[in-house]
Amino acid sequence: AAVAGCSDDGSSAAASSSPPGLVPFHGARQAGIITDAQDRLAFAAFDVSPGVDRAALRDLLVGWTAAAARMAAGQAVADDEAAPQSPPRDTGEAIGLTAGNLTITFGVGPSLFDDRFGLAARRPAALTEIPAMPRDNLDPQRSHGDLCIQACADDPQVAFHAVRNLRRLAQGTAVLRWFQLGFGRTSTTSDSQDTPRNLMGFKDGTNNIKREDTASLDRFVWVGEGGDQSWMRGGTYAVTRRIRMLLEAWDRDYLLDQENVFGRTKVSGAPLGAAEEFDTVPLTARGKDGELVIGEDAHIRLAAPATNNGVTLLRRGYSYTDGVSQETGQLDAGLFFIAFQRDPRTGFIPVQRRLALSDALNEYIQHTSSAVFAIPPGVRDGRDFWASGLFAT
Ligand SMILES: C=CC1=C(C)c2cc3[nH]c(cc4nc(cc5[nH]c(cc1n2)c(C)c5CCC(=O)O)C(CCC(=O)O)=C4C)c(C)c3C=C
Ligand SMILES: [Fe+2]
Repeated sequence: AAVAGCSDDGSSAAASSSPPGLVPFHGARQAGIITDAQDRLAFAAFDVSPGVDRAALRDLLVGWTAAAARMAAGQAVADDEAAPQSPPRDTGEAIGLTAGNLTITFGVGPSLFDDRFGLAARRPAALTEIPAMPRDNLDPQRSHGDLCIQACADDPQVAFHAVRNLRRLAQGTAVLRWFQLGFGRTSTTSDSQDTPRNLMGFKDGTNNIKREDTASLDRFVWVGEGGDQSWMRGGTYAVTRRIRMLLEAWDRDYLLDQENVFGRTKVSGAPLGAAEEFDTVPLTARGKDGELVIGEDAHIRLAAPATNNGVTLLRRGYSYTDGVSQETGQLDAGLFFIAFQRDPRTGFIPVQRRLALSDALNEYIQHTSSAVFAIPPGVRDGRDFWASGLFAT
């Protein structure tokens, strides 16, 4: 199999010299953050098992990193032909498939910094649990976690294979806490990508930060020199929210109201009061009746940087469906929201607090899970491993 090249940020297979379908694994930043959003997601949170010590945790991360580098390069976790009397070390379902732009992104949750591993002094101030928000209906078993793996690929089997094999390697060291599949990107992370639609039928990702906008990435996404923990410099923080859409109710709502909920036109994606998708959002425009064209409670008003002290987030979420809710008989489907930011205390938390209080979208959604993870900088080369800086003496 081909070997992935190196890039500074793992941003785009197309933008680097790596072969088509391969996103470089090694680099200054982890891939899967500003990488062109792939079509599929497999996201897993793990808890480290009772009794596991710091050395065993470190060994897990060394083994995980080596396996992830191989899978991102389109290789099996191990060559199994050498040991026919042992269980295969690669589960096999990706044999013959291309890497499909697979990226595997690793993070650590706040709970890793309790008294189990002697890491308390290394917890960044920015890595705090997301406080309870109005209207939250969170399932604790689908929330939080010591470690996370985000696998994104254009082939669902490739993304699933990556998480499954890392889980297998964690046997005896860490257990799966929750697992979420996503089937359609709901964001755009580069100017070269078309804006996709979410399950409510609206273009999603229009005003996202794009990888070409390096100034905004440095300002809002990457942890810089000012971070309190040197091991996190060049990293970022991920907030995940499983947001169920009440699609049966949404599908009964009339078009004009749907458009007022977001503040955008459904088909074109243009802001209300503007003509084209990427036109400036006219937040102060008023109609002939003197009313704001984009209402006080419209989602894009309440989420806009202009109404959030200039702050914004890099969104990289996916649509999900988990069948039918046994409680209501209605679709369990929505948005698995993922946002990267340099500090959730100034990023997700204040923005979500505003949305939770007065967003018109609230009538049609429910947040059912929440997690936050520190996403360390990239793995430099074959001798380095995920979060190595955390263990440096
Ligand atoms: C806390 C942050 C956000 C949550 C949670 C959130 C949920 C959510 N969003 C949509 C659909 C759309 N969001 C759009 C824009 C948008 N959303 C956020 C933040 C959160 N969204 C931001 C920062 C922005 C950009 C605002 C701006 O600068 O204009 C849009 C419009 C298109 C776009 O710009 O992407 C849509 C559509 C859903 C369905 C949802 C929860 C289910
Ligand atoms: Fe949004």
